[in-house]
Amino acid sequence: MSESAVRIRDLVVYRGGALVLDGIDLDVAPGTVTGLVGPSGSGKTTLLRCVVGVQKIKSGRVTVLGRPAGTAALRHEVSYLTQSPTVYGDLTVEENVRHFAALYRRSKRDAAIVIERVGLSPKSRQLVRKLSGGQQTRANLACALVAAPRMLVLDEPTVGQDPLLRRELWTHFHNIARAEGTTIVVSSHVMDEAARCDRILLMRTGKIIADDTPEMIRKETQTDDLDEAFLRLIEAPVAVPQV
Ligand SMILES: Nc1ncnc2c1ncn2[C@@H]1O[C@H](COP(=O)(O)OP(=O)(O)OP(=O)(O)O)[C@@H](O)[C@H]1O
Repeated sequence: MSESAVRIRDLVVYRGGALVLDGIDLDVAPGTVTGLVGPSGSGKTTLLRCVVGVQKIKSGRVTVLGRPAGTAALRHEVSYLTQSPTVYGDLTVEENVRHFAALYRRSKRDAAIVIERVGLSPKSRQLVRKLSGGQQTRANLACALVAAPRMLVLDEPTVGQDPLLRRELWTHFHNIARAEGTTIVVSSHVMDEAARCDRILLMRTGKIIADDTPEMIRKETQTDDLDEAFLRLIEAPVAVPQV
């Protein structure tokens, strides 16, 4: 078996004095698309932050592409799309993406390709601050994609996007996973997106309570409706250890 792209062991994180990740163990295979779902506040963003190496952890180990998460050597290998855009509002879409392209030694042509991919070619020369929220998210995504990293960590990348564009973006995520071996870990609140993942991790109060393919999650919860499947899993009683 090939080495895991992400390997997490007994990860514990506190934020603001509260336990937010409660002993997470996880292996993610290279070239796969893994979806992170769960109620608001269940710890999805915190887990993504740990993978990127920007989260202070209490204990445990997070290894990404064979190195400790956050090490300098990973800076060019891992792209992180946060929920709030990090693009420069006073630069155009094209200037922003070219800036990131230059940082990662990619060409202007690479920049143009990803701008097209996220459907922003018609807005390429527009200042980012004059774009809609959904368009700004796409500009941000273009900056993450242009790096052509080995690992993409995406926190709700399709918020505010229309269904057609969401479908195109998801097709693109799968294409780069398959063709380039990019490992993608993506959080989402949208169930039809979760259904497109190779594997789903369902979080509840800092723990992974389900970890399977969408098909198996449907089968085990005896419903074809993934929304309903997650509700059943989330509302299931928490097992209390026998003493
Ligand atoms: N900057 C912070 N300081 C203190 N606590 C925080 C901070 N950010 C998040 N938390 C807490 O950590 C917990 C997990 O938050 P996290 O953002 O990981 O959840 P999430 O599952 O990504 O939620 P959402 O779906 O709403 O984005 C929450 O209880 C939240 O209140």
